Amino acid sequence: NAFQLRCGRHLLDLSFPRVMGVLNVTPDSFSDGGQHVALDDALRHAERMLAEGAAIIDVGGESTRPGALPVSPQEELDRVAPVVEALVRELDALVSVDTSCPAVMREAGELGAGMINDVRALEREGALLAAAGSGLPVCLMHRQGEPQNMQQAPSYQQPVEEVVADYLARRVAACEAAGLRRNRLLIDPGFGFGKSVEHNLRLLKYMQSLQTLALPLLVGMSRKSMIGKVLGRPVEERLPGGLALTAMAVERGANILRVHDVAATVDAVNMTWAVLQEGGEPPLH
Ligand SMILES: Nc1nc2[nH]c(S[C@@H](C(=O)O)c3ccccc3)nc2c(=O)[nH]1
Repeated sequence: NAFQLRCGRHLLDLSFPRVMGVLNVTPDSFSDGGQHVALDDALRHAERMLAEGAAIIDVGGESTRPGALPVSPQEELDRVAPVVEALVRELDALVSVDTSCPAVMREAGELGAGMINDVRALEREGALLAAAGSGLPVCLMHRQGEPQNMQQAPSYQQPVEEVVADYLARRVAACEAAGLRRNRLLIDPGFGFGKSVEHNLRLLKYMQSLQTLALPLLVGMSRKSMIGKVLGRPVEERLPGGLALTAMAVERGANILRVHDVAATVDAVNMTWAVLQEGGEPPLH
């Protein structure tokens, strides 16, 4: 698929898989005096991920923790804005902002971010219009329930891949109706969000079914509990399992892999791509 995404001043060529590096901005580190140390650490971490081959830096993600209490828009802005500005100014990075908050989405474009990554698929009041107004591409992710309850008893009638595809198709239609064109949309099955381990495994096994939507596919399985529960590994020992999932996701059409371990993932993507292309120059370096 020859997807090309206009991400602010960056053009993202998706003719081969890209790696998105996860940069967690812990809330407390930017409000108290520790601002500069933590910001400097974040910059260095992002710089390393870019050097290792990440095409995108995803900022946020903390506010999506299951059981997480909602943060105020101002608090989320205070946490995210300094990092996005610094990443753009210092590293000219393609920054994806992980947010469900309309105010943050509006600001994201102004801060120089290149993409909005919404784990709530723009369902929040005002999010659709804010995202449309930002001019940025938006990743729509499937999630069942809210963080406070999504892992209690996830249940799906039809096979989960049909539920996910139907939901994402409806969200895409809602975006188009609001003037957010398809060429600015990405979809994501939302591994781990309101899904049992079996749901997650089945979703990856049949993930190629999402290609019927003909949209760039972003997947995030890095260090997630689906690896922990199958292999019995703690979060810091989930890289081998994650690389196996990366290879399978690339084989099933994933365009963007959202991961914590960029260098290792770049090798897994390049190796998988070499097989699928029957050789040729590895695309990522
Ligand atoms: N598009 C997209 N955005 C994402 N943000 C996240 S946060 C997640 C994590 O484990 O990173 C997480 C879950 C629970 C607590 C902390 C962090 N996961 C995805 C994903 O799978 N897709």
